[in-house]
Amino acid sequence: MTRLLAVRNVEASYGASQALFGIDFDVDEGQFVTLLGRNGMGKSTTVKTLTGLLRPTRGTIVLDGQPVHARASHVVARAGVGLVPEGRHVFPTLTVRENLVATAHNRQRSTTPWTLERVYRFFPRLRERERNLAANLSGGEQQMLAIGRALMTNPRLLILDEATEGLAPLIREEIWRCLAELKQTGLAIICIDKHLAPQLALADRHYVLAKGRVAWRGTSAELRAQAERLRSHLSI
Ligand SMILES: Nc1ncnc2c1ncn2[C@@H]1O[C@H](COP(=O)(O)OP(=O)(O)OP(=O)(O)O)[C@@H](O)[C@H]1O
Repeated sequence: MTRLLAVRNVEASYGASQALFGIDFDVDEGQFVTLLGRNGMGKSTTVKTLTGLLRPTRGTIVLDGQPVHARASHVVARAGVGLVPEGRHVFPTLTVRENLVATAHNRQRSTTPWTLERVYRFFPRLRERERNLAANLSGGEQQMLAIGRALMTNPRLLILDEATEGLAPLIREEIWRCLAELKQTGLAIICIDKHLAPQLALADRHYVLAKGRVAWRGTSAELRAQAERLRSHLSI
């Protein structure tokens, strides 16, 4: 397997308050990786460092051989990191189409790039709602739009922070189905989500964060086998 992302000894702080204390993990091409752990353990902070929103005070983040830890977020996005942020953050006063077109990028990177048409084929609901303002979409539709918008950047690595939060069970299932399909396309994915079962079905590798460090790493089979020991970390 080819290494896509290598995170080494990453430390990060908010002012004087340190949140990450030496995070280490890898994502290979096409891998589905989860960051697990209770609230406040450093998952969102890790995402911020991966996307250039927070500069690590120590350590390195290398994407496809390119150091990105000292880069601004737009440069990291151009290098191939797509983010579906916690809370969706679609542009509320733009239409669905305008939201998608606004982030279109890096089409030359792939022979089958993500285009408006491909996103609409992937999420037919977005085609139906093309001319609606994003603010008027349901939660599930906004989540599809947030994913579609990230796909329009033609990422090599897609990061989803709490993508199923606040959605009805049926809509959540639909999002998991979409993620399974995206995995099938060979896209590398980092997923942060409170629902463990669907992630056990999808993930190649899990990293459990505790107090700003990776406390445990392993496959779904290993996690299932050690669920009792990991219970306190996973709130299961
Ligand atoms: N903007 C901020 N300013 C100061 N401290 C912060 C800030 N954001 C997070 N922290 C602190 O950093 C630590 C890690 O938080 P982080 O949000 O990364 O955890 P998390 O695992 O993503 O949890 P959650 O699921 O609650 O978002 C916590 O101690 C938290 O209080």
